[in-house]
Amino acid sequence: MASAAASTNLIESAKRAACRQAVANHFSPNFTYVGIGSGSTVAYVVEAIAELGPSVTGKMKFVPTGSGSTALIRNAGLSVLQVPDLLLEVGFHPESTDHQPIDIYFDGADEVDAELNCIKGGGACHFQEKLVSRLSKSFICVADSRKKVDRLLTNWTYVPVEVSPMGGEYVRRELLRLGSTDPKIRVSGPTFIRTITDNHNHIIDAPFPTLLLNSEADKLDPAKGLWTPDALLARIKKIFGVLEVGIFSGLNGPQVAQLSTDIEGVKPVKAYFGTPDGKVETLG
Ligand SMILES: O=C[C@H](O)[C@H](O)[C@H](O)COP(=O)(O)O
Repeated sequence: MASAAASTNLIESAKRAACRQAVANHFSPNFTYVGIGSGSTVAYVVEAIAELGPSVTGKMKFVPTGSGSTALIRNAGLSVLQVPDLLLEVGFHPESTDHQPIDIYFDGADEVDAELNCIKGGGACHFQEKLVSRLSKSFICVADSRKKVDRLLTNWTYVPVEVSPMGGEYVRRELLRLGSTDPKIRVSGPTFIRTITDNHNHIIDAPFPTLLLNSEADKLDPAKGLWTPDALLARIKKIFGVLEVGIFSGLNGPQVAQLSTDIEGVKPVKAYFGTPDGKVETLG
């Protein structure tokens, strides 16, 4: 049996392999703005991009999805541009024709289903991640193969929900009424203090049964706990006090570009999964 350290090494190598392939296939020296997500996996995307050197990356700007992501970009010697500054720089206004100024967005996920819908927010960053995803021409997901499932909430058991601290208990009660079993306000650190997000909010981790695929909407039956990703996302978003839900479903990059109206959820166009035997599987 492999030791714990050996299996951690295998997982880290799997993540690195997925990221290297994703960068090799999708990164272009012609990019101006690149979105960088949060978490442990996307660090290997930044590593691979930084290795290309300043002659390639020097004129590019990297748009982060939170404080961790900002530090990751800076520490790699790359240039950070926060979303509000990006929108000022590109002159983003109601008449703009380019709704997606970010050329590409790389990020990890907690789970990815067969239709590329994702659970995100295990690191409490899903609000800014969804913002950057909406502003990106395409979202490329990178992960190790443990994250690849047929349906969401198979191995990962809960939906991260970002809430106003004042409204936390209210939202928790509403989630219980929707059928979530024991939604909990997330705590962290040795003293179990409530996790504070980069947006100064709290996170509720709301367990739900395994979700259907969106293509199985004919089986939707919330009273029996049968939700599609789109339906559960839309329903949780309706609860007063919720900022954002860690379900990335619905439309993806090229489809969003055709819309100028507000849309729900932005899922990846492609996912790369590193396996422990050194291979990389793709979806999309
Ligand atoms: O809030 C965190 C993000 O959604 C992460 O992208 C997600 O949790 C995956 O993180 P990791 O790559 O560390 O598994």
